[in-house]
Amino acid sequence: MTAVAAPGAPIVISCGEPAGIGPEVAADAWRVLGGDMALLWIGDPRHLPSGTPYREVTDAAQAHGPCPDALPVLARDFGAPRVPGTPNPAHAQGVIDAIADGVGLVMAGAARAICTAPISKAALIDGADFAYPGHTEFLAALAGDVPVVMMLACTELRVVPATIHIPLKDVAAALTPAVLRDTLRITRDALMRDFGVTAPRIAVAGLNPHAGEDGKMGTEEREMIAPLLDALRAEGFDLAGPLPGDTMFHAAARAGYDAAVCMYHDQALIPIKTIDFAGGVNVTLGLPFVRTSPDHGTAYGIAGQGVADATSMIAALRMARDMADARMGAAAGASGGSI
Ligand SMILES: NC(=O)C1=CN([C@@H]2O[C@H](COP(=O)(O)OP(=O)(O)OC[C@H]3O[C@@H](n4cnc5c(N)ncnc54)[C@H](O)[C@@H]3O)[C@@H](O)[C@H]2O)C=CC1
Ligand SMILES: NCC(=O)COP(=O)(O)O
Repeated sequence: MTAVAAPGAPIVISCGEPAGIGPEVAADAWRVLGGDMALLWIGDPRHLPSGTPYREVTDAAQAHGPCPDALPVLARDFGAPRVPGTPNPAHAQGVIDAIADGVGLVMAGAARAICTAPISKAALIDGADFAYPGHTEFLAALAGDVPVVMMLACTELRVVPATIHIPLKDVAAALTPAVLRDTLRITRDALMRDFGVTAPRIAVAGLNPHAGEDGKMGTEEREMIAPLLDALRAEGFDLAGPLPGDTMFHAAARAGYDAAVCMYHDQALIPIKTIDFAGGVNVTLGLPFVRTSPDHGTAYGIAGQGVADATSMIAALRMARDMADARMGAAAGASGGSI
């Protein structure tokens, strides 16, 4: 059960991989948004870009309200400074703990949402035996093993991969009716609850070229995807598909749906990162709390150079705020106006 945070409570930002661009895009985003919304960064303050004005707090309550003069920081000691571009295995556990601590604050109602800066999956596995392929699965576990899905969203497109961080050779076996049903249900619920879409239209990709071309190029569409979509249509879902993955993302096609559910990671993420890499946001659907993230990764090659674009982090924080507002409004409505 997640408590509802007060309107002035902060959105928590977990530091992410210190050797990546996470600390600098968080600091840049605070410079843009810090006068409008309450933010609280969790991490080692030595990892922020030098010259970032910050204020250490010991409690999320001390970070209520906008703080344009200094970034509120829940300070952690990671034991060593950052070396941009070179992850330090000794930092891995601190990176994981920052995410878990942020989730703890959100679930306790001390923060409104969590926005996670990018992690390196490999660095966390190497440094701390991290048991999850990414935030998405870790957050699902922290929330009590709830079913979740990953969505990436920009102003022109929302995409949902039904399978995420698994080898391509394992995708077909992982795509079961239960997985696809959960993915479509969670996506539809979230479009209504978090994005204000009253009658969601969802486009569903096939797995194979040309969506199987009537079974000539693969049978998953005929044997599994199409029957499942028919069953869900009978339950009231507005679904198109299974559609050929190569022709469902051009502008006219995109106008026909509110989200595209895809069969694997790159089928979903290539179109959105091509259309709007700078402004895309990663959001986890199905959680009992709000989590967003920029759509990019650690970008080691440019870390520490002051050139990272914070647009996606800014969009992620704005989306977190809007989603938290929507949920608070819904909670207020359900309780007759008082929460
Ligand atoms: N939410 C998360 O925690 C995510 C983590 N990752 C992790 O990031 C690491 C690197 O992944 P890559 O595939 O290389 O993707 P990446 O997004 O880190 O970098 C891809 C390219 O885009 C550029 N780029 C990325 N963000 C940018 C920004 N804000 N401003 C300017 N240029 C930017 C990079 O310099 C690079 O050329 C991997 O370990 C991956 O697991 C990747 C995606 C999301
Ligand atoms: N490719 C998207 C990505 O790696 C983000 O994953 P997550 O850490 O948000 O689960």
